[in-house]
Amino acid sequence: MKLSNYLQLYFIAGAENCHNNQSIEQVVSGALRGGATLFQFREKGDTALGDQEKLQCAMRLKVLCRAYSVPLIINDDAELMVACGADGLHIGQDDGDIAEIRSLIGNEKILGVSVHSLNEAVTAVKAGADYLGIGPIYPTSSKRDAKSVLGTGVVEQIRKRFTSVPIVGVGGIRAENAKKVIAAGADGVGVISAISGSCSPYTAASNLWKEVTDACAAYKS
Ligand SMILES: Cc1ncc(COP(=O)(O)OP(=O)(O)O)c(N)n1
Ligand SMILES: Cc1ncsc1CCOP(=O)(O)O
Ligand SMILES: [Mg+2]
Repeated sequence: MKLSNYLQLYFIAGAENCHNNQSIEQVVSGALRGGATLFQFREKGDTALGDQEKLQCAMRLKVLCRAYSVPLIINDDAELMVACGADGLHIGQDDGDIAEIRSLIGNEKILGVSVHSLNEAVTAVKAGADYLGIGPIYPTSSKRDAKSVLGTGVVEQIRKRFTSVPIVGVGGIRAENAKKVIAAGADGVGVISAISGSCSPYTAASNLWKEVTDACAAYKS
């Protein structure tokens, strides 16, 4: 499958995003069953696991993802990505030099880069990004240091400049607004709380999956 297809329903989570007495494994398992096409392990915040526990957790999540043929992406931590044998890494503008990180991880691994403007997108693509994460598109409470809300205009701008670079919109996306993000030119949506905050991650992911696949059928050739 093409990377742009894997971006359709991109679930992002760590232990801090799990509620209702559900473990990260239960939440991810529900999301995968409901149709998540890519998973990013983003272990952050005051309750973040230590290095050893984080590695063990990543290995368990990798087994889950493999069972659904869904690639596993690790947020920020190239060492963890290598140690757990994940499929790729996601980095932001403050996570290091993109070209250096690309050469460190090699061309076999997927490299995603967060961007907030056309300029950042041009730099990221030149430096070797495989896909771009654009956001926050809408207000979010899942990222404390999120930049200001972009709306879908930046997605349109970047899509116009790069007709085939895989793009995912992220931040405040739910079943109700996912279609607009795809209509603007994204290949998919990245979500945390719309799935992890639900008492049924399975149902939440299924609803999102339906919206996203309908939108892809309507807006993408
Ligand atoms: C798919 C996707 N897009 C954007 C981000 C945000 O990355 P970053 O700006 O590095 O912030 P943190 O997630 O590290 O807090 C992402 N993780 N995934
Ligand atoms: C990781 C990330 N990057 C930009 S906004 C965001 C958080 C998205 O979380 P939610 O889907 O709960 O708004
Ligand atoms: Mg980061």
